Amino acid sequence: MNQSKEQRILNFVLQNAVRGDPCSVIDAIDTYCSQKEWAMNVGNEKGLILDKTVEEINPSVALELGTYCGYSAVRIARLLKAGARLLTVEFNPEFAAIAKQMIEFAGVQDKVTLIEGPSEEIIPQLKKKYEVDTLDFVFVDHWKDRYTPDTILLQECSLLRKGSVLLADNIIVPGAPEFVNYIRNNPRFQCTNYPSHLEYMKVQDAMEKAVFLG
Ligand SMILES: Nc1ncnc2c1ncn2CCOCCNC(=O)c1cc(-c2ccc(F)cc2)cc(O)c1O
Ligand SMILES: [Mg+2]
Repeated sequence: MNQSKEQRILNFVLQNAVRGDPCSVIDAIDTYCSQKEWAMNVGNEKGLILDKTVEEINPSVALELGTYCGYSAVRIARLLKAGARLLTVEFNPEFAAIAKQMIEFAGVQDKVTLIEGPSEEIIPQLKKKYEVDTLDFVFVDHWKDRYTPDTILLQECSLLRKGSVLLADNIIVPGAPEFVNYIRNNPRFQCTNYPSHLEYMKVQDAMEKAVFLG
């Protein structure tokens, strides 16, 4: 049975990155996906916006929606302080299996909890099953039509507190127009747009930061 693209990405990392070195894993994925096969990792240009946001917040508890191969989970986890943790949610079992191996190879598995399932099912479990009080940071990078309902669900589940920060990928491509309309017209959020480019392409994209005002 021939390999998936995600398996080829993982194999390239296993052969070209350094076990326990998250930066070498990030670089290897970016090298493969810019030179061999495009893939929907946040990439290095938008990844730097993600890095700056994470460093600014220095979250104790972070959530990622849409793990894919684990590129942004490794990116986020490498910046977390001792004792801080990232919960990352992936719907697709094949992607989750790749991401698990990627996270372990990078050596950040002690900071990352990979949860397999649809976000709408997992979010309501975070308090009781995953011992979350509130979330300091949420990276939103899953199905674009889930951005709005899941942002509403996070509020309904009392998972956001004054100052919680959401960072959403793909505001232009594939686009999340309903989310942009919702979040920018919602007085409970303070929004900032970060123009950038689609990963590994010269196509315009952007990220949106939304601070929950409580
Ligand atoms: N409800 C859920 N709960 C948990 N996990 C979930 C879930 N729903 C889905 N998942 C799994 C994650 O889904 C992947 C979502 N991401 C994208 O679709 C994406 C696509 C492009 C792209 C594609 C083609 C182009 F031509 C141009 C751009 C770029 C990106 O940066 C992307 O992020
Ligand atoms: Mg994305």
